[in-house]
Amino acid sequence: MGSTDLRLFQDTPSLVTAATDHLSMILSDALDQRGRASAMLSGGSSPKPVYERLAQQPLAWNGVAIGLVDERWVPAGKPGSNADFIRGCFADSPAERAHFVPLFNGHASATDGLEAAEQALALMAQPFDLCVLGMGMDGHTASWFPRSGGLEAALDPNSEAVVTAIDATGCEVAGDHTDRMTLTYAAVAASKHVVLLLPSAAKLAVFNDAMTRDVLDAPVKALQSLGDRLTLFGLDT
Ligand SMILES: O=C(O)[C@H](O)[C@@H](O)[C@H](O)[C@H](O)COP(=O)(O)O
Repeated sequence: MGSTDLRLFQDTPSLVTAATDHLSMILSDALDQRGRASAMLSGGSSPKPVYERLAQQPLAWNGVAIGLVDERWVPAGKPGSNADFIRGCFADSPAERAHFVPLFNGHASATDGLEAAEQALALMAQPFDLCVLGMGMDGHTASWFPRSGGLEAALDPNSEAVVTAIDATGCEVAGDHTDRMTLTYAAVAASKHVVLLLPSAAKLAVFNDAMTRDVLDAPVKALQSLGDRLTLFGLDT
């Protein structure tokens, strides 16, 4: 296993174009090989221009299943919903034909909703073809917030769970949305391709610093073990 496939760019448009081409190629290859593809997508501001461009690609979208890397435990239509965010990025585009698998399922809490979420995800092609991640300035990725409740279970490499619940109470970056459902490290690590989008030099610096820290303080460090299955698109200016 090699080290992270690091792709650095001098400006945002070049990063967005290259990342979109990469995601599009992964989905296209999966569709060619098996007639279907699965992609797990993160929310956040970083991936938006990439998703909007990806949504315009001429793929056989009706063979693509789109799921979420994580979700704030709120129904569609409420602030913070990643399902709404992804649907918004794909609105009025060829990607609207993709099959969307939300995480929120109406249960009272993310913990209560785990079983139903596992059942919904079991219908997607696994291991996932693609997992797209962002990173917060606190070193979280997915909803793996530093020192959050449930983090150790989420990062357990031997976990058989695809999703788990996180209590991000006290994690400043999580804001009011402290009840979260997230993919486990094991599910991310099983994905055929993992892409991390770091569209600022400051984020790249946080990522590099995270590699020297305790994974519970800087959970993005967990991705280091993916070797060259992790492709990092970063800005270095
Ligand atoms: O729903 C979310 O917020 C995420 O899945 C989260 O992990 C995100 O990727 C990072 O917080 C980076 O967010 P930004 O791209 O907005 O900085």
